Amino acid sequence: MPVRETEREVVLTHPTDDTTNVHILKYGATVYSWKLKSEEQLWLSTAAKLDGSKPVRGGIPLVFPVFGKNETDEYLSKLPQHGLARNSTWEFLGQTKENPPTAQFGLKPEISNPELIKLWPMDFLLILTVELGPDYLKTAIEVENTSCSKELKFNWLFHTYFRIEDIEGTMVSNLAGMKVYDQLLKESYVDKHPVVTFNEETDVIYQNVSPERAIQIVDKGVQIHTLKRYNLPDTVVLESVG
Ligand SMILES: O=P(O)(O)OC[C@H]1O[C@@H](O)[C@H](O)[C@@H](O)[C@@H]1O
Repeated sequence: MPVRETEREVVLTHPTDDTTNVHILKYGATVYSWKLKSEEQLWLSTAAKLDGSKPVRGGIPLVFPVFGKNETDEYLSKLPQHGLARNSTWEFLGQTKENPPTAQFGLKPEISNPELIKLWPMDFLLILTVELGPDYLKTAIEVENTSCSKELKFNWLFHTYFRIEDIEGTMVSNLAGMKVYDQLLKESYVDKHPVVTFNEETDVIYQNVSPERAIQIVDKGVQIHTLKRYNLPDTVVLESVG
């Protein structure tokens, strides 16, 4: 069965290989596990909670309508870090394709976290699509402003945490020469390094990375992921442990 729904989650399994699957928690529509031939690809903190008591630490948290904390906008500034999508229970809209198995989830104000939507009273519709390929995972978001009169200001981010056993031998390539904002140093510079390595705590945003640049994650000389993006110009590189 390629798509299985339980009260808590939706599981997509690839029809040609049942060791390739993805688990999506309805809370936050958070992809918290993606296995390729039984190998887990995503990091999940040992302290992660999957019971809806707090946003999942790990997997692919969905960041909307604000990335980090907003200090200036009248409404966005009232929301907690990374907004309200990851703290709301999404509706499972169903399976849209058999192969590759594809499922959709929706979020609108009526079902959003009641405490948080009070702080950001906007009209919107989010449709998340998750497609499980035999050797890839594709996630896509549609954001619709359902108000006839109000502007909708928002950030969107797939805050993906990849699983890496030993970060010391890991590099991220194809970001050389890009403008970067360092969230820890609170400063901008052009990254002159040929590759990104992880010798110290890292939390940076590469700005306006063209969609033609496929970003690669190389682990001990082996290319383990190629990231392709469409209409998502900024790329966050951060290291997380624990
Ligand atoms: O701890 P949170 O709210 O899940 O956020 C995870 C990380 O998100 C990043 O985008 C922030 O720059 C980090 O500072 C933060 O640690």
